[in-house]
Amino acid sequence: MKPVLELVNIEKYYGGKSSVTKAIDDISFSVVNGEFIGVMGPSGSGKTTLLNVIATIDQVSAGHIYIDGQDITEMRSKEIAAFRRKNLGFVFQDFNLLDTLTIQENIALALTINNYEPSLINEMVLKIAIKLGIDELLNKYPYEVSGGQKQRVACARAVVTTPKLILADEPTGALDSKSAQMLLETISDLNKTLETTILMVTHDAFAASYCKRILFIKDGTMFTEMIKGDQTRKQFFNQILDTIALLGGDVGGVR
Ligand SMILES: Nc1ncnc2c1ncn2[C@@H]1O[C@H](COP(=O)(O)OP(=O)(O)OP(=O)(O)O)[C@@H](O)[C@H]1O
Repeated sequence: MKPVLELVNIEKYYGGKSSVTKAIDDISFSVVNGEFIGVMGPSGSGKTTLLNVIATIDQVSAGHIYIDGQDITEMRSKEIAAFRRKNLGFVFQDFNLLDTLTIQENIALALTINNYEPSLINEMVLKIAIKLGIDELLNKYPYEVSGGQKQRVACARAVVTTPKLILADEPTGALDSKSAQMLLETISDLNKTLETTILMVTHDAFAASYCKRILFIKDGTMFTEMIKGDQTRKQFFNQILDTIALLGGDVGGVR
């Protein structure tokens, strides 16, 4: 199967001649369509850097990143903005919803920017809102809904354009455990029913246990890879905890 995302020998350095930090040191991996992949690692291991270079927010120092076969490391900044809008969806810890727009308008934002027909926008937004159980909230504003509901709105906004790849950065970080579980079930369901490809960075073994595969990074390099396979979520969770212990136990956020 053709990979949706392919990283080839990625390196990323920060700083100048006198002090260089190697945040990513030769990482390669592929993600195929419909995967739900987690990235874990201790603080400072390079997770955010990795997500940022895939998200086209930051540039690699060496190596290539292909999204749906296109090399994003070779694109000009103008091309990148359009590419990002068309192919990537984002779910961040702090939701990034606009307070002056209704929930409907927040979900519709990318469609509006891409000049979709208003009637088609309404139809697409309603469809995904029903799927995520937030259709009753469409006329409310972000400050009128709960944290868990906001995060489901953020998910709806990320998937409404049917992006090739969804990037999630600690999506459960700001949620209580019940809302976190609901969100993870939502994300997992989107992955299964819409075959959305998701890459999620998380500190949390519980969140990671919803993934089908997890990459552990340490000091900017690939430490190990774990595949859920036929294990139950609980078994996978225990396996993740064992790997965290092997890594020195400082991945954190363990429930
Ligand atoms: N803008 C920057 N300038 C210089 N060094 C940086 C910069 N951003 C990150 N680093 C360094 O790169 C390394 C990887 O950082 P990164 O933020 O990717 O780690 P992380 O795994 O996301 O950590 P955390 O879990 O604490 O968020 C660290 O040593 C960090 O100090």
